[in-house]
Parts: sequence; structure tokens; C-alpha cells
Amino acid sequence: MATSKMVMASLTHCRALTCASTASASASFPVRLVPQPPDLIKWVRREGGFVHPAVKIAQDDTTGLGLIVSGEIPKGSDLIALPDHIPLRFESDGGHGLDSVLANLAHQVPEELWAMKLGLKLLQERAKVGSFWWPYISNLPETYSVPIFFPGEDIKNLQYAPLLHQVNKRCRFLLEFEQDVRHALQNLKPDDHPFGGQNVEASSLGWAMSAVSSRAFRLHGKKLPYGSHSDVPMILPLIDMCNHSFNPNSRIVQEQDAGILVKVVAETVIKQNESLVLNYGCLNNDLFLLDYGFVMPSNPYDNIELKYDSALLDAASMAAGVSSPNFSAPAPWQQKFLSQLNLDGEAPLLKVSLGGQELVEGRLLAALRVLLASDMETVHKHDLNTLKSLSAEAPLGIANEVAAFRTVIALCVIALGHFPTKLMDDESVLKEGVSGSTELAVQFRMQKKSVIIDVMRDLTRRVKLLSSKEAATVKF
Ligand SMILES: C[S@@+](CC[C@H](N)C(=O)[O-])C[C@H]1O[C@@H](n2cnc3c(N)ncnc32)[C@H](O)[C@@H]1O
Repeated sequence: MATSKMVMASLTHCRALTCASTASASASFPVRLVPQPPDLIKWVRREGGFVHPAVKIAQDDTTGLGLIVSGEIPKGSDLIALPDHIPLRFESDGGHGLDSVLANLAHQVPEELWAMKLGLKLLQERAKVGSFWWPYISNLPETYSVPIFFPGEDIKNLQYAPLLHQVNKRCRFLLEFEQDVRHALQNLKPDDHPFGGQNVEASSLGWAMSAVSSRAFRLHGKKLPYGSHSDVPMILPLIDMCNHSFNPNSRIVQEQDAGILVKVVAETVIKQNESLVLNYGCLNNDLFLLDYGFVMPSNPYDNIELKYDSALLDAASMAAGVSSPNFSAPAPWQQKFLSQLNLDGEAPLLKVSLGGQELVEGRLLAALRVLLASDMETVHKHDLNTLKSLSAEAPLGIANEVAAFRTVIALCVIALGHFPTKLMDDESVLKEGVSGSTELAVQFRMQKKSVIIDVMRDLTRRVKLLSSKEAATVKF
């Protein structure tokens, strides 16, 4: 999507909602909204927040700005504490004028794109001269390296249909929402206009959605009946300067103390010059790229998505040398299992995954085991959870397990074949020195291929182990 048009504000009582092209900024050194923004640490302290004296903002080569410590900090120390009025959240009483315009617009945002709701509030504050949050907003990156801002060629370079689908969905939403916003802003009185009289283009909406998706945290909101809490997405100024690691040295703690809403606490001893890192979540690379604009190398949560397709499974099984697979013509008792696994029936969920923590999604593994079994009695001896579990060793016998694993290995070969480039080609592209978005797209598809190769390696090892066990049993 060409979301890089400049929108120049013609009014002086508002700040321009411009969005620069991603091509103008490298992924690792995002330019901030203003050239020399105010000191965020001083602002947080002035507003009654706490920042540990050793915590500083610093530039990192690969992650943009981050927080580092200038001296060792003991485990358990408070690093940052924010009073209740500093976080930015979408609060609307659904009342009149300005509030009701934003509330109505937010209402049109699908739940999965929740970041756009808070993004509307962020845009409103960005447009407002004298906004309380301006010292924070002026420190935000001018562009984001998320794929909605990739040139079309680099969206194609991702080479992975499920992500392409998500990117297209987001681009389509932004273009349609641009029209909805335009419609809602028509004929508004200046005082009721949430963006100071400015029109809001898809590029600005995309900027705001990406700012939120890459920086907001979900905190507990109001207490619900039965003691649970609603989740409220909030932007936490300064805390959102922490970069991500799956081995974090810091942790967010929600506070009940008077005045303080949220703290960051040292999870380990933090050595001098170490960066403060939080765990953004156990996410796959699709979500890291879509929401945060980066790819985690060797991500243990990365996976690939496949469609459960009986003809494809027959082909994979035959390619794996499994005799007469019958995925396309299951017996009625097998079909019953497929329905229980929600792979058949009225509204089946046909998306299954390989890789990640499960290696083979339990529903797919159970389906393979059951459909490759000929003996109904043996299958019925096991509950569904055992059949779905990879750690339940060969519940339907070694031959059945080997056939199931070989079928998955063949599926992996087919999935790898769908990528137009080989890993070696990808490596050469990266060596050429390409743009930030091409680099991200290529890194993304390389990681997907690595996931597939890792699944194949793991299952091949298991097949060897099972085959040697079977050989040993035969000898006895
Ligand atoms: C919450 S912000 C952290 C502050 C940010 N680095 C900045 O310059 O404002 C999240 C963004 O930081 C970058 N980032 C965080 N962790 C990263 C990591 N492990 N690898 C690469 N980029 C990372 C990504 O651009 C991400 O969207």
C-alpha cells in the first residue's frame, strides 16, 4: 500500500499528522517526530514518576532507541514507576461532541485491530497543540518498519501466504477506515473536530496503529464480576523504550499503591551498560513483524500455518511411502474423530501449524495417527489428549507413528517447495546490501524455512529412534 503521502496541515492551531516514507529512514535508526525532542526521563520525573538514576536512553544498532543502565542494579530494584496520569489510554464516556466522534469511530474498528482504537486517541493528542503527552509523542518514531508500509515488491518478498493475507487485510481496513473517518469528520464544528480540523489519511492511521501495536501493553483494567479483570491496552511512556528479549532482565508490575499505576522492576541483577529488556510475549514472527516491525532470529515460538487438506495429506503420505493412505476417504469412525478435532463437520477449523513449542499441532498429529490406523479398537483405547500429544510415545504402535511422522516430513518438503527461493538465494540477497524492508522480508521467509527444516530434522530423528526400537524388538 502506498501509505507514504505527505499531508500538510493548512491550519496553525493544530500539529500536522504527517507520515514520512519508510524508505527515508533505516529500520535501526528511526527518526523521531521532531529532531530534538524533550528529555523523556526528565518529563517522567517532573510528572511525579520515578526513574532509577542509572537508567539512560541510548541508541542501539539493531533495535533503535533503548534503555541502558550506567551502573549495576540489584535484582528486585524499581527501575521506572509511572503515576496514573502518565499512561495514554482510550477513555471515552461516549458523551458528546469530540468524545462521541472518537467513540463512534473506535466502534467501527474490529476487535483484532484494537491498536487502531488507541491509535485514534494518539492521533488526537498528536494533533493537539499543548497536549499533555506532547513531550512523549514528539519522541515517537516518525515511521515504522511494519509490512503495511512495505513497497509492494517487499510484501511479495515475504513469500508466505498467511502473512500476505494479514498485511492485505490491514491495508484494506486502513483504506476503508480512511473513508469512514473522512465521512465522520465532515461538517463538524471546529470545537468538535478531534484532529484540530485536519483530514486524516490512511498513512496517518497506519502510523498511529503501528505506534500503538509496537508500544502498548495490556494492563488490568476494572475488576469484573467473579474477580477477573478486563484488559486495557495502554501506552506506557518511557517503559515503552524497553526492547524485547525472550530472556528479559526486567518485568512490568501493576501497582495498587496510591498514585503509582505501573512499575518496571529488575528481574535479575542488571550489569553496567546492559540494556533493559522486557518480554513482549511468546509470539511467532508473523506477529513480531506485523505489530512490531522486526523478526526474531531462531524464535522458538515461530511456526508455519498449513491448511488441513485431505488430498494434500494423501499426496504427502504416498510420497512418504505410506501404503494406501485414506485421508480422502476416512471410515465413519475416523470421521467422528476428525469432527471431535474440529477438522470436519459444520464449521471446521482447518488451519493447523507446524513448529513452535508443539512441533506438530496436536489436532494434526491426532488426525494423522487416527487416519493411518486400521484398527478401531486400538484407537479407542486412548483418549483424545493422548492422541494429540507428541510426548505420548507411539500410542498406536511404532509403524503407525513412523507413518504419521513420515507424512509430516513429506508435508514439510511440499511446504518448502512453495517458496520461490532457496535459503542460499536468500543469503545472497542479504549480502547484496538491500533496503530495510527487503532485508526484513527476506529474514522473515528465511526464518519460516528454518522452522520447516527444524521440524523435518526433529521428526527424522524420532523416526530413526523408533525404527531402531522396532528393530531391537524384532530381534528379541
Ligand atoms: C516498545 S518499542 C521499543 C523502543 C524502540 N526501540 C524505539 O526506538 O523507540 C518497540 C520497537 O523497538 C524495536 N525492537 C524492540 N525489540 C527488538 C528486538 N529484539 N529486535 C529488533 N527490534 C526490536 C522494534 O522496532 C519495535 O517495534
